Amino acid sequence: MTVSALIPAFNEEKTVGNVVDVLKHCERIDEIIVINDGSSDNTSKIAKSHGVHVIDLEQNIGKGGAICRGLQVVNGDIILILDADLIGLKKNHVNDMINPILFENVDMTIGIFTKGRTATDLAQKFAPFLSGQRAVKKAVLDSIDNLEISRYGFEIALTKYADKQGLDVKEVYLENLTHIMKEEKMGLYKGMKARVKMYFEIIKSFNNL
Ligand SMILES: O=c1ccn([C@@H]2O[C@H](COP(=O)(O)OP(=O)(O)O)[C@@H](O)[C@H]2O)c(=O)[nH]1
Ligand SMILES: O=C(O)[C@@H](COP(=O)(O)O)O[C@H]1O[C@H](CO)[C@@H](O)[C@H](O)[C@H]1O
Repeated sequence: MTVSALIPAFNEEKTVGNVVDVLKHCERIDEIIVINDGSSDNTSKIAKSHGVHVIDLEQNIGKGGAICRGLQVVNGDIILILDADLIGLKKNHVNDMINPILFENVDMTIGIFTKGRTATDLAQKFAPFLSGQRAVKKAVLDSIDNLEISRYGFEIALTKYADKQGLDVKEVYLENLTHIMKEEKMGLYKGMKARVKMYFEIIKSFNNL
């Protein structure tokens, strides 16, 4: 089975290069695609300078839509989805996420931050189903409707589908890994506004299933 990594990225110029570099050194990753979701910063330029395939979307369509654009061109049987704003990503995190699918026939893994930063660890301890770090069989993604309009509801759609279908899902702990929170990226006011919007998208996705 081959593995493709998809990295949706909206204004992530500070971190996308490092995420891509770690993936480039992972033997089991066959393909890396960054989907630049209408960024206004140098996300695309930086990802390209790190030598990976970049899909440039002219307009921002949201995380779920960006991932679906990547899925249209992807070659792998297993899709690893990682956020572009991860801090502390290591090869072992990547292997820990994909090995259960490669060797234990698990359908999906969910990566949970632990022993990283208290704020981001806690968020994932209480809501692991929101985590954006996933490895999943491509066939599973192909079976879910409306992912392209899910925006931040992508993970909920995936988790609910897996639940309904009784798929084999494994949570994997990712030590010393964290991400940049919205309030840190955008400032307190804009970050909180973006967070509220995200929660609405999550609730919408939850209700649609
Ligand atoms: O419209 C969007 C919003 C987010 N993202 C990407 O989706 C991932 C998760 O988003 P974010 O970091 O905002 O989520 P948070 O972890 O803050 O909830 C990141 O790689 C973003 O760049 C995207 O591609 N399009
Ligand atoms: O963990 C969470 O509560 C949210 C918000 O994270 P932050 O408060 O910005 O660290 O982040 C996740 O949720 C989104 C929706 O499921 C995902 O798209 C993100 O990738 C994920 O980090």
